[in-house]
Amino acid sequence: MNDTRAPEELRWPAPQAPGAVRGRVSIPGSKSMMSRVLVLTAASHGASSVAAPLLARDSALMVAGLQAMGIRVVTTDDALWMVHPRAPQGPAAVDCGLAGTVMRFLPPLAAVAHGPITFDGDPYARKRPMAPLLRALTALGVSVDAASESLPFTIQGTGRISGGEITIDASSSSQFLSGLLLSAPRYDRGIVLRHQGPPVPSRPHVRMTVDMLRAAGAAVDDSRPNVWEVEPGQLGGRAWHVEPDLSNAAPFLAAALVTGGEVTVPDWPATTSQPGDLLRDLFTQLGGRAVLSHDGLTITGSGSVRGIDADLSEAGELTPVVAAVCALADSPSTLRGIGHLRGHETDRLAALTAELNRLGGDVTETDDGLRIRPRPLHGSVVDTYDDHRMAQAAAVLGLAVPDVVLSDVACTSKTLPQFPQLWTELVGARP
Ligand SMILES: O=C(O)C1=C[C@@H](OP(=O)(O)O)[C@@H](O)[C@H](O)C1
Ligand SMILES: C=C(OP(=O)(O)O)C(=O)O
Repeated sequence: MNDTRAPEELRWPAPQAPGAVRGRVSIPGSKSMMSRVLVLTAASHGASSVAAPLLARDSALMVAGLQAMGIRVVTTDDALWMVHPRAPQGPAAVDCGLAGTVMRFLPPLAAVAHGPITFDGDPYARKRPMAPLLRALTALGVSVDAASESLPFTIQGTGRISGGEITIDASSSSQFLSGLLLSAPRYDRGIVLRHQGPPVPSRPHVRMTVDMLRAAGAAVDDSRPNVWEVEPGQLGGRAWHVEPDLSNAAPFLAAALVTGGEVTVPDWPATTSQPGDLLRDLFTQLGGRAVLSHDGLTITGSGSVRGIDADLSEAGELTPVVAAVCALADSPSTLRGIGHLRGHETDRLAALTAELNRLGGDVTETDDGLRIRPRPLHGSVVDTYDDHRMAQAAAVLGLAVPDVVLSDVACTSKTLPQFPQLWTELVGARP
């Protein structure tokens, strides 16, 4: 992001918990649902409404990208957005920021536009994996101009693509699958999308894509392992309601865990495809108690945290906060199945290792994850790498470790601009 303030001005001292953290925090809308809603409504044939929309950098970038392609998105009412679809059109320029969903979900839609659509993003966005998607679009007959197989690139759409059968390796990001599936109803023959390679991470996110496509009226067959089939057809407009972002609930619930307190997140859905729902199980394994009721999800900490051995491949985005909790546990932890985090907002395995060790921790990177051996930690400036979840992880550490200062907290605006305010309100200031 383009913040011109000096590094010292961006710093944010993380509040230390004055005692057990207790309270309720309402979490705004899910980034993942929001991104899908916007792409599906843009690809529909009638107007749609979006209740409880996420107001954050990633959703603003998605809206701006769609608007650049000629789709009308009315955002004047913060509680209810309207999307009026139109056939996407170039020429247009799309700024992806650092948003994986924008850079992976919009090019497959741009493929059915008339005219060139250029994609670029933040400097680090150019390092995030794109090759499987760009190769897939090329194999589907789309003209893609790219100097390397990453941002920036231009899709030269001719107004339609035939679609059909395609095989990709989605082991570096599930978003390649989701992106192609979301726009596939617009392809003349739909899509038969096969994954071949090491396991696809973030499977709940692919299920979310399938569930939401079906909710929008698409015919999707996901009955064969690693094959997804979407029939061509018109999606109707409809009323959407965005669930709270359960992954963004992680630091708040973790506050209960690491301070022996109790935190409730209201409106936790009874059933959901969000991977953040796995927090109930993870935080129980870590020594907390999880109760899901009509009141929401309540996590109660016992005062001590147990280390875990966990495969986080289904919910890699929870890793930074879970790693922070593990660093405060009373026994070692191993987090596995998350090699693909090297392609997230930053190389999260390297970043977590460097920052936890900077605080005095003992963390090593493995091929596919982290080994965390808790040690007494001390304060320091923690680099947040423009990564909202690194900032959340550092805030959790700051509850228990004096003098933790985030290099920047504004990066939380990617998915939760209210983070600093909600955090301070929940945990209270240092006494
Ligand atoms: O489809 C989505 O909304 C997402 C999928 C996941 O991506 P990866 O499969 O690249 O981990 C996840 O980490 C990201 O935060 C959101
Ligand atoms: C990996 C993440 O984001 P993105 O959608 O940019 O991939 C994330 O939010 O943890």
